[in-house]
Amino acid sequence: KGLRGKEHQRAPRIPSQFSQEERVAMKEALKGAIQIPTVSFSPEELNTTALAEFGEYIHKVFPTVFKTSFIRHEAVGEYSHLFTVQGSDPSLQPYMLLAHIDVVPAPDEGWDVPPFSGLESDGFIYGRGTLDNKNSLMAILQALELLLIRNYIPRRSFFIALGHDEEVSGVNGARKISALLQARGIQLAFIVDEGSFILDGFIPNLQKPFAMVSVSEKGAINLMLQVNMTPGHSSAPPKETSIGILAAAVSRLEQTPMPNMFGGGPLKMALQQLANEFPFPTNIVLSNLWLFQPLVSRLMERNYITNALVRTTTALTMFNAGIKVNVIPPVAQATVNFRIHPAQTVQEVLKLAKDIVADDRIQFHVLNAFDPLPVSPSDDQALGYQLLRQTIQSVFPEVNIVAPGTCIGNTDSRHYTNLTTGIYRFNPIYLQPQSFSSIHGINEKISVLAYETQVKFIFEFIQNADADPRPVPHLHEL
Ligand SMILES: CCCCCCCC/C=C\CCCCCCCC(=O)N[C@@H](CCCCN)C(=O)O
Ligand SMILES: [Zn+2]
Ligand SMILES: [Zn+2]
Repeated sequence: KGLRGKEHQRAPRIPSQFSQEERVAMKEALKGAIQIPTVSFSPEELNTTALAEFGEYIHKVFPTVFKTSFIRHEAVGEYSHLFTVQGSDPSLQPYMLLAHIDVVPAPDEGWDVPPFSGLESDGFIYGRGTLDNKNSLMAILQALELLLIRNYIPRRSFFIALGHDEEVSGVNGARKISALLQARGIQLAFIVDEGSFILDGFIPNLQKPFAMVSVSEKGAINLMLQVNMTPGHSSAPPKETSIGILAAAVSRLEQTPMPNMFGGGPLKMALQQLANEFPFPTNIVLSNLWLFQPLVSRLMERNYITNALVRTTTALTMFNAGIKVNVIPPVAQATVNFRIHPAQTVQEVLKLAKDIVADDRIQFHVLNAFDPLPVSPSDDQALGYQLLRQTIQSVFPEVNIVAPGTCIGNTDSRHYTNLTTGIYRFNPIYLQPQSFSSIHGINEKISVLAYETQVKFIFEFIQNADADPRPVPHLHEL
C-alpha cells in the first residue's frame, strides 16, 4: 500500500549501483569529514576554525554539487549551509533533507582509536560524528553528487540544510535557515532529519529489527534549582545548609518519576503494528492493548530506553556549590534536564516538579524550555512517511515493519515547524543498544557497508520523491 509504483515515474530510473572506485571515494570522504573536529562545547563555544574548514572540505569533495547550474548554495549564520536544488517541475511541492555539521566533544579516554582519526578497522570507520551526524550529511551530498554525475535532473525541488550548532540549540543555524525560507514564502511537503533508526534488539523477545520513523519529538526543560542561605564558619554549621537542602530536593525529583503516559503519543500505534512479530503470548497481549495496557506500560518502564518512551524523564545533569573547604556556602545550584513526553506540556511538568520538591526555600529558574513537537501524519496520504516506507522496503527488503515513533532526543527539525506539518526523523542504519550508547559516548563507529547503504538509500529516496506522488486509493481486492 502507499504510493504508486515506479511505472509512474517520468525520468528513467538510475540504478543505485556504485563502482569500486566510487565506493572507495565515498568512504574516504566520510573519514576526511570525521577528521575535522567541528565540536560544539556550548552555544558560545564552537570550533569555528573547524566549521570554516568543513565548508571548504565539502566544496572539495563534492565539486559537482557546487558547480551545477540548478543548485544554489548559500552559507547561513556563517557556518551553516543551505542548498536549493531547483527541480524541473515547479508544480511539485519541495521537500528538505537535514543533517548537522557539529558534534559533541570527545575526550580521548576510553576510545580504541582517537575520536577524530576517522580510522578504519575491521570494516568500521571510527570517530565522533560517524552516527551523529556526519554520516547523514556526507551521505546526502554524496548521493546527490553521484546522481548529478549520472546526469540526473530532479523533477521535484528540494533543499538540503546543514546546521552548524545543532548540538547546542540550532539557533544560529537551523533557526536562521528556517527564517530565511519563511521569508521566501517556502512551504515544504515534508522534512527528513536524523533521530531514529532501524532498531535491532531494543525490545525483548522481538527477534527481528524494525524501522522506527519518528513522527514526533519530546519537549525539554532545563530547570535550574537554587538555594541561598547565610554563609558562615564550618566549625559551627547550621542544621541545614544550601547543599543539603538542594541535594534533598533533587533527590526527591530523581526518586519520584513523572507519571507514566503510555497510551498518548505514537508508541501505542507502533506496538500494535509490531504485535504479530512477537511470539505467543506477547502477540496476543500487544493486539489487545485495550485490556493489557497497564501491564505493557509497566513492562516498558523496566528498561531505561523504553522507559524514556513512556514518560517525561528527569535527569540531574549539573550541581554546583561551595567555595572553600571550611566555608558554609551561600549558594547551591543544580540543573535538571527534563525530556517531555508528547502527552504533556512544559507548564504541566513544571507544576509537577514544584509539587515534588515542595520546599519554599528552593528557587526555580527555567533556563530554556519547549513543548513536545506536533505529531506528523503517517497515514497513506502522508507523502514523506510513504516515501520513507517505500525506500526502506526497497533498500532493506528484510525489514518487515515500518512504524511511527517518538524521538527521545531533540533535533534541528524542531526549528522548521513553520514550514511543514510533515517532519520525519529517520536514519537508514541498523542500531543496536550498544551502538546507541556510543552516540555522545565512546567508540562511535559506522560500518563501511552501512555507510554505503545510507548513500544508496538517499540516492533512491531522491528518485522516489520524483515519481508520481499521487497516493494509491484503498482498493478492496475481491
Ligand atoms: C518501542 C520502541 C523502542 C524504541 C527504542 C528507542 C531507541 C532510541 C533510538 C534512537 C534515538 C536516538 C536519538 C538521536 C537524536 C539525538 C540528537 C541529539 O543528541 N540532540 C541533542 C540536542 C541538544 C540541543 C540543545 N539543547 C539532545 O537531544 O540533547
Ligand atoms: Zn545529531
Ligand atoms: Zn547529538
